[in-house]
Amino acid sequence: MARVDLDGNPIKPLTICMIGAGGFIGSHLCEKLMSETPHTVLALDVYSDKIKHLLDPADSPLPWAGRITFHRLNIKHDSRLEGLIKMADLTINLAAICTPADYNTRPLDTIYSNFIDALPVVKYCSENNKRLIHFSTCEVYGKTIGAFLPKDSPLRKDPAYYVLKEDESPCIFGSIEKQRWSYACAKQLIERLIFAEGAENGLEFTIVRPFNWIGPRMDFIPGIDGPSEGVPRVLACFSNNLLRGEPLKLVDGGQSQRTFIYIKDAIEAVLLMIENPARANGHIFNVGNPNNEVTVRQLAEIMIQVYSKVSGEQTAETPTIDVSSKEFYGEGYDDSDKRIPDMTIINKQLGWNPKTSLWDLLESTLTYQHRTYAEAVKKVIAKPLAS
Ligand SMILES: NC(=O)c1ccc[n+]([C@@H]2O[C@H](COP(=O)([O-])OP(=O)(O)OC[C@H]3O[C@@H](n4cnc5c(N)ncnc54)[C@H](O)[C@@H]3O)[C@@H](O)[C@H]2O)c1
Ligand SMILES: O=c1ccn([C@@H]2O[C@H](COP(=O)(O)OP(=O)(O)O[C@H]3OC[C@](O)(CO)[C@H]3O)[C@@H](O)[C@H]2O)c(=O)[nH]1
Repeated sequence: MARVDLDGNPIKPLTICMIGAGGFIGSHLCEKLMSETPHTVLALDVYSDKIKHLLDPADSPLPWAGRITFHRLNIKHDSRLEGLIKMADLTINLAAICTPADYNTRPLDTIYSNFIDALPVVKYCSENNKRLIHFSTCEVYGKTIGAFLPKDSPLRKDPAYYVLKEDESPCIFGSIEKQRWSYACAKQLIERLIFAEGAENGLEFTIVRPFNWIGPRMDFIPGIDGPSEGVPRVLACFSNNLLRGEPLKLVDGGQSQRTFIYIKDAIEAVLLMIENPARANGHIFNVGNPNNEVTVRQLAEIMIQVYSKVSGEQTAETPTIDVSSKEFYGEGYDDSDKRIPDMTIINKQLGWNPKTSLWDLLESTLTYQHRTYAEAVKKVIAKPLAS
């Protein structure tokens, strides 16, 4: 049965240059493209661990063999980049430093990674008339307008003061010494550059603003498949604490709110953008799940319950502890208070909506985390401290 797009037109096989394909989102996108579409992927990244199951035909060739090739390269300085973009019909750029612990501690690397290093990708796409899907972040909205109202103002409950809409909401960051915002500001400027390339030079672009996508293979477990002193994003931080039977650390009491979406729901939206260029070009899309809003404290409480169910282990004596952001992240940290995506544009253009509840996505993700890491963590804990 020939695959058709949302307007009933046959979908032609594409060659996709995917930069950052070895990451969390990239690995799920490669899985989807290989298992459900005829498209070819040029997978560019410095690492391939998370996609090696798609690459190495152990003994018998995989059904998609030949449709995905890995190119180990750093886009900061690699002459192969332009040639790979020219070979493809579409470039998807996922490459970034995107873990908040780095934004205030490695601000220069963060700004270079999210703005400077993306410049040649945009240039090569524009000069060669190639379509670009660029991954930005929900963090470009920064804080809500409501965050500046008095704490007890009833207007804080008015959606006009907190719903984040691609073509209306401002970008509100903290002051310069709050270097946490180095990332969001770099992402905002690359968005503005891409938008200007579209306006002035006709670049066909789509910008994606992910709202906390979570699932298997997100980041790393410190001391197991990442540096012991590394600080990943909250899913991996809390998973690490649960695996080790430690209290989950709630930064500044865990009062910030987030909406979390299952990676598999989000990948459906990206595939619609890839295969419906007429509906996606020229648009910025929020991709999130407004029905899954929790405070970080509530996230911790749910993850503790789900992990106990999945692992069969008792909940720790002290399940959570409050820590200051200064202690946990260091100087210059600041935070987004609330992230509710407006869904009007993605509903209208692509007819897409998320499906998976927070409990269900955490159950499948923590099942993966426990199956993948529990044994290794037990060994590390059991090892006598180096004398
Ligand atoms: N996961 C989310 O919830 C989320 C939310 C908002 C924005 N995003 C954005 O989506 C994109 C992908 O995020 P992710 O969660 O998959 O992160 P990730 O860190 O798992 O993936 C990023 C990948 O890019 C690669 N990369 C970075 N710099 C590179 C370079 N110079 N050359 C080659 N490869 C390089 C890394 O090796 C990594 O594999 C990022 O742009 C991020 O800002 C993700
Ligand atoms: O052990 C922990 C770790 C984190 N927190 C708090 O959880 C909130 C979420 O933190 P995190 O997952 O690190 O990331 P953010 O949501 O703040 O930002 C990300 O969202 C999108 C993206 O662009 C890419 O993924 C990135 O910037 C936060 O409030 C932490 O303080 C905690 O309490 N305990």
